Amino acid sequence: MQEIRIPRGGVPAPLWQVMNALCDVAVGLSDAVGRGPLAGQLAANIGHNTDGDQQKALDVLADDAFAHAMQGTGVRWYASEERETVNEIDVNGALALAIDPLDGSSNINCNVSIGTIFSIQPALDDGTETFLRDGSHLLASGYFIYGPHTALVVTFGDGVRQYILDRVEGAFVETETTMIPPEASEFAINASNYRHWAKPVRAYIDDCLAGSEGPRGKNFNMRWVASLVAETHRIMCRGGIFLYPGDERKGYENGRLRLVYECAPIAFLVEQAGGKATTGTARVLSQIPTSLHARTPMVFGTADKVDRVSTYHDLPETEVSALFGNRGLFRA
Ligand SMILES: O=P(O)(O)OC[C@H]1O[C@](O)(COP(=O)(O)O)[C@@H](O)[C@@H]1O
Ligand SMILES: [Mg+2]
Ligand SMILES: [Mg+2]
Repeated sequence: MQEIRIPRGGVPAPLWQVMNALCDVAVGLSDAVGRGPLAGQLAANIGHNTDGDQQKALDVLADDAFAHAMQGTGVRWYASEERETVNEIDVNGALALAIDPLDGSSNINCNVSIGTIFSIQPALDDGTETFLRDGSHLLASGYFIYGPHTALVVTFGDGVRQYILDRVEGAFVETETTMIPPEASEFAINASNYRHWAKPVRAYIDDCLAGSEGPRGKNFNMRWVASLVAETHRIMCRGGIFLYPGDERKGYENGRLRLVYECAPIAFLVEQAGGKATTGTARVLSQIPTSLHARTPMVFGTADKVDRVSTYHDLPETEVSALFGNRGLFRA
């Protein structure tokens, strides 16, 4: 019998068991992450997943724990970053779980926040087909962040709820509702890829970097944690924008992030928090994955900032090629 890790109130009844099981595993992961090297070789490289990413011991441990915990929760299909194909957990289950069991694994060994991203939707008879649908089918999505405190941020389609893990009680306690602040001046992008980006992305970032002397007429700050969960949590708390665009590197035509178990869950959450999430030009939740591990460019955060990125994609070639000093259309 599993312990009660999350209050039933506020969680839709058909989802409570799966949410409780997710929280149960998250409590264990939070413990292990908190103990760091004392918990064993969590950051040890143990191979590669089917997407070619380096797998750490904690990636696999988390994946096994979540898959196991789904038994008896109403979940039929389990799709994970760490598994090539969809697994059937319970033929009678009505739900499907997509999960990035451990996000930000490159940060495990340096004590930087990492997390788990998930979404829940109704199960179809075919496992793969279930996940190859647009985001309108999602019943819930969210993330756990294993940071200085462990938090769960989740939507059931009616706004966003936040819970903090009380380590003494071993249970998640609901705190204030989170909405993305409308005003912010931080952007997050892996700037080491600047030379590979398309012109509209370069132009957008050039104008942020130009600060008060550029067309934006104000200064910005930059962040890059290399943990999608940590970037999302910061944006939930204090706004801003995150970009992982496609670029010219081989294999990065659609960026780095995976649509099914990273981008769609975050997009659902961000929209429910009053923000926006696009591919740069189109809504992420309208994208239909072409395969389980398909990638998509991703831009999300404060709504008007995300809208601004898409206007850069509409600018004529002469404007995006121009130095910021000449980019007349955006001068205030
Ligand atoms: O290597 P980069 O370009 O910094 O990419 C970092 C991105 O990759 C990810 O780590 C991918 O997630 P995984 O750790 O689950 O593979 C994101 O969390 C993060 O936003
Ligand atoms: Mg990830
Ligand atoms: Mg991962």
